[in-house]
Amino acid sequence: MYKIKNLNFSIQKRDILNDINLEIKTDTFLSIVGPNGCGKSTLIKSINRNLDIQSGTITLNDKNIEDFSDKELALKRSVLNQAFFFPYNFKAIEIVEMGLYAYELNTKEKKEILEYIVSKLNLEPLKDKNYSNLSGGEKQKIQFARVIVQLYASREKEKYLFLDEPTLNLDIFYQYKILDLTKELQKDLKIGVCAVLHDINQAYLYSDEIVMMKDGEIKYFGKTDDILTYENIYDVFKVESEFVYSKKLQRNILITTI
Ligand SMILES: Nc1ncnc2c1ncn2[C@@H]1O[C@H](COP(=O)(O)OP(=O)(O)OP(=O)(O)O)[C@@H](O)[C@H]1O
Repeated sequence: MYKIKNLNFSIQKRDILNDINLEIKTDTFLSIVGPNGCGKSTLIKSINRNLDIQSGTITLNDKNIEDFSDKELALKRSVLNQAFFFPYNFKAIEIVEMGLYAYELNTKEKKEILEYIVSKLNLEPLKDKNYSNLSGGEKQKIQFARVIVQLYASREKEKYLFLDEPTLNLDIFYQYKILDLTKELQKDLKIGVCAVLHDINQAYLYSDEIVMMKDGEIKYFGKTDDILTYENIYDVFKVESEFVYSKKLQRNILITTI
């Protein structure tokens, strides 16, 4: 379990994260929602050592994350950040393969894992293209595939997947496709998922727990049904919302309007 205690982060005397306390568990889909600029990405970056935290502690199974080697962490958690820059000319499938850098796999094992993800995400038409020529959504699929193979190949018992806006640039079919695969891995491999999502209906559909952030603070944290209330959504986003039951889909949908 990740435990984040009294985490603070500021830039030029401006508080970006303010006394964050949070637990991220295995076999749980946790979504972080909140308005633009409230600190969601900064939180994901802090947990994953992409930023130097100024005060507070972050531990994984009671060991400070600063005390893990890069390789140890790579086996335990995989991270999809919002921006990725790959300066050289690589084929799309070679970018996916980079997710396997921490492992010593033979050719057959590597081939099996890559075939698994190519088939799961229908990457066949993309895999041999030059990555830098891909569209925004196509790049997102490839990056998602990279972080998934990193986790899929790991034999660690406890693993975590951090996703910062995984649905960015994706068409609606692929938004659900990648969230479905994430949920499937969470259940099958008992992975702990921590995802920043902007679509709160998607957060409602997939999450076991929700963190609602506002102005660098966690305003609400708990089980999805307890947190996604009209009052909380209005407080944080200033939009109206309602759960509507769809007879056809046989489930509630969370609709929002201004
Ligand atoms: N390097 C930096 N220098 C100055 N300000 C920064 C820096 N990085 C982040 N910030 C500020 O910190 C705040 C939080 O940024 P962050 O990217 O964490 O927000 P977010 O909740 O992920 O937003 P979004 O939903 O728009 O992606 C923003 O106001 C941003 O401008």
